[in-house]
Amino acid sequence: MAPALESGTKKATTSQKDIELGRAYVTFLAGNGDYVKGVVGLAKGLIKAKSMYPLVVAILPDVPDKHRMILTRHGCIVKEIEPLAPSLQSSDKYARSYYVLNYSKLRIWQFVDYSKMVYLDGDMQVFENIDHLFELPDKYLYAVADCICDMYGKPCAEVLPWPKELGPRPSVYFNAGMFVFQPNLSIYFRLLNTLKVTPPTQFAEQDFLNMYFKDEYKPIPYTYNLLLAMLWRHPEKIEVNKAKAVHYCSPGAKPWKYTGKEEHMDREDIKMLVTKWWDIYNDTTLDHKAQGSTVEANRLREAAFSDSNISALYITSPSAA
Ligand SMILES: O=c1ccn([C@@H]2O[C@H](COP(=O)(O)OP(=O)(O)O)[C@@H](O)[C@H]2O)c(=O)[nH]1
Ligand SMILES: OC[C@H]1O[C@H](O[C@@H]2[C@@H](O)[C@H](O)[C@@H](O)[C@H](O)[C@@H]2O)[C@H](O)[C@@H](O)[C@H]1O
Ligand SMILES: [Mn+2]
Repeated sequence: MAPALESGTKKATTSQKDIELGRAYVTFLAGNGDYVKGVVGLAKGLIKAKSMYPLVVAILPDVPDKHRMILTRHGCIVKEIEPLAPSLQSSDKYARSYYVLNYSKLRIWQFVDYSKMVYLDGDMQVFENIDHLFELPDKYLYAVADCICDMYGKPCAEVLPWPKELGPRPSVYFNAGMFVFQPNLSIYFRLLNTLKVTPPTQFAEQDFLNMYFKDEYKPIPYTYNLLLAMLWRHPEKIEVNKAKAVHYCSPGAKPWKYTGKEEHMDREDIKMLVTKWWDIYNDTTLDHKAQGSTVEANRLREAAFSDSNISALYITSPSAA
């Protein structure tokens, strides 16, 4: 079961320190291609949503200086990480060839100058303030189920196949495009050691994280990581206007290279979400703004943090089906 809410959720007791040093959003950028547009869009979206925490960008060495400058100018904290890939080989193919890159995301567990971080893929956009995620109790990993039917009973045909070489399937399989976690060096080294003896699988680090954190994982509502595929997989279970964060993860959905030609991409709701992404990306009033001042951050924290935000975060785990 998700942790029961303490009676009368604690009011924000965040100290100045937390606002300034202990918390940050983090994303991942590799290569010299156009994912940098995704990260710039995300940085601007967080500013527009009046988040009071900075965006750290974990970059691989192949990200060019020009892109690093752009990110710094948009107020991002750019941190170079070493690539990371499984030691074992596998005849299995990744679902997408570049998924091998995504194991490098695991390096963010070494960012221990932050007490808590919210990871967001570069192809996500935040449309509402989600700073209250940082108030979730420590010691768990919070993320959204990759297919929401996982949450409410018998999984549907679309649920990702679980690689049996990773042991028993977790009761709920989360999408690794967004998660709330706590950097920690002993966990980081255990992740690296476990990866050395774990074969790569179709959904790369997403499968690996689901295996590793299966006892610490707590589901949070789909509104924190609306996977576009849910629009046609489970339309009866989602409301697109309720999404606080949208994940443009379906083939053809990346706003910066959207053509509308791939399957499902000509849907009106997809066109609306892509337009919303571009509206933020093109909004020059959001350009080059470092994160809000501490005073402003304090004011916003009081405004942003409310019991209703936190109590809405808890959803019951699936019945033991
Ligand atoms: O060439 C690439 C591919 C991926 N990524 C990063 O890795 C994340 C995961 O890849 P993607 O979002 O494409 O996977 P999906 O969520 O679509 O399965 C991206 O959001 C980016 O942050 C990147 O920076 N460059
Ligand atoms: O490397 C594995 C990736 O696996 C996940 O994406 C998938 C997953 O969501 C499937 O369910 C969808 O069908 C698919 O489109 C989508 O790409 C994460 O979003 C990404 O960050 C990354 O971990
Ligand atoms: Mn993604």
